Amino acid sequence: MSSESSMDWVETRCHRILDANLDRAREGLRILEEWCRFGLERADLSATCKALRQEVGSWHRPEFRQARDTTHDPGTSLSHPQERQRTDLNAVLLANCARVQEALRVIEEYGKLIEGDLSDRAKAMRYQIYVLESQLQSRDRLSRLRQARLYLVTSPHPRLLEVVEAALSAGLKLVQYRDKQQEDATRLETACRLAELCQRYGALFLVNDRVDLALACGADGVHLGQQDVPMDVARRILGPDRIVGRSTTSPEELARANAEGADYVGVGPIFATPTKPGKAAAGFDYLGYARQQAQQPFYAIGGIDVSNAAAVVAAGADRLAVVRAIMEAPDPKAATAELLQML
Ligand SMILES: Cc1ncc(COP(=O)(O)OP(=O)(O)O)c(N)n1
Ligand SMILES: Cc1ncsc1CCOP(=O)(O)O
Ligand SMILES: [Mg+2]
Repeated sequence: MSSESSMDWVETRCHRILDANLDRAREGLRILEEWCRFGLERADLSATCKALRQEVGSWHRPEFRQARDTTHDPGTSLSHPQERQRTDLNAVLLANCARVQEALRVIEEYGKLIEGDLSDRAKAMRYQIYVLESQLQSRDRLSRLRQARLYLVTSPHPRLLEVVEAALSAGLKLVQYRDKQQEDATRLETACRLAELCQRYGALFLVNDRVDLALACGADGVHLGQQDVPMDVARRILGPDRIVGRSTTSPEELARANAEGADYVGVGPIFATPTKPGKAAAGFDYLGYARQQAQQPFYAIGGIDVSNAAAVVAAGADRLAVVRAIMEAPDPKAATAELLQML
């Protein structure tokens, strides 16, 4: 092969790579766009995807298409088993963000050999996709939060993961890891294992009190009480896309949580409870007030179990948070199923 024809050969191969990856990026963007448009009904996000998709389209050159050789492409028949197994919406969104990012990275690298400007534009767009991904994750977390009617707050338990898994297998979608006693190293290890478990079941996972542990284990958010770090500090640490919940016991605390923009609030204790000794019950009066005034989803908490859940619902709660009702139930899966059914 002469040196010139060898250069042509490399160039044609690069064109082929660019052709495939420009198509891949556009396809991924179209998939994200459809969810923004028809799922989230977010005209702004949908317009962002469309503009990105059209920009990628404008990078495509006739010589890239001419280099296409599908019949000899050994990759067309390969498909990873995971591609056939995207079990939930979030998996589809994450997979397609990753697909676009990967394609842009390939365009960035091979584009350097063909045209520096193409490479720079692909790089800039890759950062825009990270922002889009984080916006989609945030929307996804909030919509999953809205769907979660039952909230398990854990207590220390010798078979903690087993109990939580039993509850998840009954359909639980929201878990908070609460342990005031353990050393940090153990707490972090447990938090990481719970985070992984919840992710496997498509459930949201939050950490009680500790923003640092929430960040370290990749939790979906944190639950803050009145004595914990201020909400804006938690948001600064965790970023805008994580869930931050706040405990409230009175109209004043609820007003503050509203003003701070809490993603959800705990309302209670509805009944006095040994899980929170020394904390007076806020009762049904405050529950009724929260029903009128809360600007976000609220979870009634404190002394709630299958025997009184119906009364709490009748008093205005449509979401419940429990500790002992599941953690100390003889059959946590059955208890979870029963509570879920009442909601
Ligand atoms: C859902 C939910 N609501 C309230 C609380 C209580 O939080 P806090 O007042 O910070 O008390 P501790 O749980 O830290 O003892 C909660 N954890 N979850
Ligand atoms: C953490 C917390 N915050 C208000 S009440 C409560 C504990 C609820 O525990 P239980 O469901 O066992 O009564
Ligand atoms: Mg707390």
